[in-house]
Amino acid sequence: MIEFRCVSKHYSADAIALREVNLNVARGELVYLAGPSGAGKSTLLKMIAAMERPTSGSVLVNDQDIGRMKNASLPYLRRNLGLIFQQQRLLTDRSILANTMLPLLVTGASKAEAELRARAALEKVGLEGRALARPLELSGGEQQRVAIARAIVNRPQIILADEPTANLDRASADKVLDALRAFHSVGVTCLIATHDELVLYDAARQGSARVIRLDHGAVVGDAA
Ligand SMILES: Nc1ncnc2c1ncn2[C@@H]1O[C@H](COP(=O)(O)OP(=O)(O)OP(=O)(O)O)[C@@H](O)[C@H]1O
Repeated sequence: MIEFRCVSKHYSADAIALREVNLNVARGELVYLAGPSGAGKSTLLKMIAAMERPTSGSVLVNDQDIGRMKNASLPYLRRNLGLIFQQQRLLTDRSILANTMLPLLVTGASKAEAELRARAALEKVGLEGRALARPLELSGGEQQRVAIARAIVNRPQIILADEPTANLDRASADKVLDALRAFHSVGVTCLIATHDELVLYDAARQGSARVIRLDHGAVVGDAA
């Protein structure tokens, strides 16, 4: 479903984020991307969403070479993706229901349908009771679960999450990860970049996920 063929990304001569990465992720896999700060985790995720393009090599999503896709085609690609990135902040002057409805309204759903589906998405992340709250009335972990609801409301095939548990306490982090794992359990392909060694330790112990380790832009470990 996702394939990297000898992908390198050079932001500049001395900012090399990925070095000849080869990777295959099958439909329905749960993959954690691990590695120190600057290892290239965010860059790898951004390439799957064509937010960055490879300097060399190819990135294929559903057999389409997205590095060479025209900008006009990107919205169609992204419709299949649920993105949970730090940059995509919630709108603080709107309710969490409105925030969750937004991706549906911009893709042409009626208001009634958007509300129905947004409420269902909020229920899946355990926030149905907070639909009318504003983001800043929620804890960091709850806000992150709103971000997940907003990312999945379009029923994406693939979820890309960049450090979804950053700055959360253990209990909140576990709830966020449980929400993500619930989507994996219904067949959604999930890639999660994380520094959280406890998450990686748990994944390894339960044998429930694949952990790909990056260092200085290269894959240095890949274990199911
Ligand atoms: N837009 C950019 N312009 C220039 N260099 C960049 C850019 N984005 C990332 N880099 C560099 O590319 C390398 C990989 O960065 P990336 O953010 O992908 O790593 P990361 O593993 O996600 O790190 P972190 O865990 O700190 O988020 C780093 O050396 C970084 O400084």
